Amino acid sequence: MRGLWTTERVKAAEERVMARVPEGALMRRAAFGVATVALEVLAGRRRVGLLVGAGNNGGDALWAGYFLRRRGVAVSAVLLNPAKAHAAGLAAFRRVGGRVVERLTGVDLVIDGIVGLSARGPLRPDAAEHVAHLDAPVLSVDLPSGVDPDTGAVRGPHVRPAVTVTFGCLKPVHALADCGEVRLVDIGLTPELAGPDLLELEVSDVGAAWPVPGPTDDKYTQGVTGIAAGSATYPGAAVLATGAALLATSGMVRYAGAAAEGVRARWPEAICTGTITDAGRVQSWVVGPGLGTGLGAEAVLRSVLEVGVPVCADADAITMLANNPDLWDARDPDTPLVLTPHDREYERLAGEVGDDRVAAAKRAADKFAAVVLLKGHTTVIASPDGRVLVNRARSSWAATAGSGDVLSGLIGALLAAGLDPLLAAGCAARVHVLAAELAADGAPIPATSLLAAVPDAIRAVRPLTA
Ligand SMILES: NC(=O)C1=CN([C@@H]2O[C@H](COP(=O)(O)OP(=O)(O)OC[C@H]3O[C@@H](n4cnc5c(N)ncnc54)[C@H](OP(=O)(O)O)[C@@H]3O)[C@@H](O)[C@H]2O)[C@@H](O)CC1
Ligand SMILES: Nc1ncnc2c1ncn2[C@@H]1O[C@H](COP(=O)(O)OP(=O)(O)O)[C@@H](O)[C@H]1O
Ligand SMILES: [K+]
Repeated sequence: MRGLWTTERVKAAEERVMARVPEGALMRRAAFGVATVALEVLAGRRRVGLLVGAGNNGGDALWAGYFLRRRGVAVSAVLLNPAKAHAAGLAAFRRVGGRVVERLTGVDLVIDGIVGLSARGPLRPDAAEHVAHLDAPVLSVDLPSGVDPDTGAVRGPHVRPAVTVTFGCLKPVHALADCGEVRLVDIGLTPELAGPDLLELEVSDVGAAWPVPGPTDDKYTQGVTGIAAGSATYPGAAVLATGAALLATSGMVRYAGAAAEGVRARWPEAICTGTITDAGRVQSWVVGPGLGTGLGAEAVLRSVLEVGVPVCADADAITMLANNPDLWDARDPDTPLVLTPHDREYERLAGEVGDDRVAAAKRAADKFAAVVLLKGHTTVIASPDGRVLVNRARSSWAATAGSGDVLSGLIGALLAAGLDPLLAAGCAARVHVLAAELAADGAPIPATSLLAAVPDAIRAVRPLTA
């Protein structure tokens, strides 16, 4: 798992490290790391431009310029606020022949030292003007200027780097926004950092957690997933969610609802019944996709919540919980619940998402004592115990009708297998993203193709030896 620390925590840790190292040492270490990566990106080319802002981020850029000059690179710098440019960095840069210019032209690489951890809001007009006219790849120092360091929010002009070089530890922006390739330089911060604020699952974490049958397993021991989804008019959601649960684990899947005919026709291995009461025992329920929001659907949701097994409530189930808060009473709050809203569903449940998606997911997790998976290009998953996972897609091919139904089926199967609900949601989200990428391979796909790529996505995350 990769940890990410908020700016407040990073700044506090930096202060403690700074108190015991010579003045400027931390910045020079950071800047040396920037220069090393810049030389790699330059691959023999020799002209670098710096965009230098008013703080230490600009100081890093100037010191990186100093190290690059000493390696024979031609370096010019635009000072966005000359009076506030980092004095020691600027003096060192000038000492080795660095040039201060009005505009960057004819460079092979731009180093973005406009603003770092103290950034607020998008780029200001003067900085935005310089950035708009760049025609070389950009290396951002610490983070892309104009992007919020803690929320990843982009609300106007910002830098789009090919690579970001950050220091000490990763910050939320590195998982929540496009930073290009992210490189981490050790500046001795780790001993000063306690547990991270956010976590990102790595492929190996997902592979290690994904349930696979052992020699003593049978169809029941791996968990039976119940699917309460779809309707006679909308059988598709039921077919997709059931399929996802079937492909996620080797456990059994029971479908209960009005789309039984359609589900049976597509998935003969699913045990299909017309109603929840006839469904038999399950270890988890997925409820909501394509279910509708009428009285019948409410009764289904209430029954599912009353069973006392982990539930993944998606789509129409979320709308019903928002419209009729009495439904919450059906649930024993100790029984795990995973809610999977997209932004509009979230709004119905808990108000506006806003710029800070992590805070929004945490708010709802607290309010409902549930794991809340807030969907989107960046999916944020918050647990009521305070843990937060983030999962950023590398493409947007999953933004297609029905792909959420696949996600809820995956989560349901992992819940039935007994995974910790946060991990179940995180692993499912990761495999979902991967399945979308594998299926799309550069062209649009329907959700059925995403579903069909689930086995390949699971193969891709599992350890080769297992
Ligand atoms: N601490 C350490 O030990 C180490 C820190 N390190 C480095 O320091 C960086 C943090 O430096 P920092 O705190 O000096 O502030 P920084 O991000 O450069 O901002 C400066 C000023 O920019 C302005 N500004 C704000 N928003 C803006 C916007 N949207 N668009 C344009 N301008 C904007 C605002 O000034 P204003 O113009 O409002 O006076 C703000 O005060 C950190 O990211 C890392 O690179 C490394 O060397 C490792 C050791
Ligand atoms: N821009 C995007 N990039 C990547 N994934 C996305 C994007 N937008 C949505 N998704 C993902 O696609 C799925 C859409 O789910 P949802 O909105 O419930 O659709 P549906 O109800 O049609 O199934 C979610 O897993 C979500 O995270
Ligand atoms: K920057």
